[in-house]
Amino acid sequence: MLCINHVNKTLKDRKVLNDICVTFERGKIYGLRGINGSGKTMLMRMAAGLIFPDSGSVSIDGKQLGKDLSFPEKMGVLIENPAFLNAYTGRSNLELLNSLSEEAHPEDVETALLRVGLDPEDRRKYRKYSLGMKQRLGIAAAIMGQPDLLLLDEPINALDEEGIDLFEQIIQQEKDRGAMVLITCHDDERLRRWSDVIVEVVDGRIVSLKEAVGHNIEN
Ligand SMILES: Nc1ncnc2c1ncn2[C@@H]1O[C@H](COP(=O)(O)OP(=O)(O)OP(=O)(O)O)[C@@H](O)[C@H]1O
Repeated sequence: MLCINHVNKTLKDRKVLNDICVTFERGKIYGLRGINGSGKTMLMRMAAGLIFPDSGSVSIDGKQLGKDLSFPEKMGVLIENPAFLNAYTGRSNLELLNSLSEEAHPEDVETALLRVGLDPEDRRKYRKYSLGMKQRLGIAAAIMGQPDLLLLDEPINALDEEGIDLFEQIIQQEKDRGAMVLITCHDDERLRRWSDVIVEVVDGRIVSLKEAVGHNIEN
């Protein structure tokens, strides 16, 4: 369980997160809604331990980030442009990332690539990847190694319909496995369909948190 407790953050005199209090539970998909600049990415960055609160705290299963935990374990993250190495293939990029994990299994790389529809035998370097292929690789990196918490900021950007279908299957599988999935997406209809709970963000505040009505990916 990921708990954000009275978190405030000011950047360059602008309050980008304002008394955020929310708990994200495993086995649920949360959709973050809000206009451009409302603070969705900041909230994700805070949850991922990429920025730290001025006040308040973020904790995972009762352990406070920056105090009891230096970084979130078992968290998969896709926020903005993932840093992959241009001169490596998609597969070798994932192998490198996987080698940093203590619980890594070599087969996780191939499984993640296949789940997003990338060919594990593709010898093209990352710099030759199309935008959609780069996005697929970013999703593969996030889901590799069965994370408990999955943070996906604008995950379907640049994806074609087949990529979006695969993505929908992935988030449903991750949820069914018991992961918490937090997503932003500017396609409101899709976000509502995917989500169990819609979290509305306005000016750095959470203004509502509602069970999504009639959501169902199979429909
Ligand atoms: N590095 C930064 N320094 C200062 N302010 C920033 C920085 N990055 C973002 N902000 C500000 O923080 C606020 C929240 O931005 P954020 O990226 O979280 O919005 P968002 O809801 O994700 O928007 P979008 O829908 O466009 O992705 C905005 O006012 C933005 O200008």
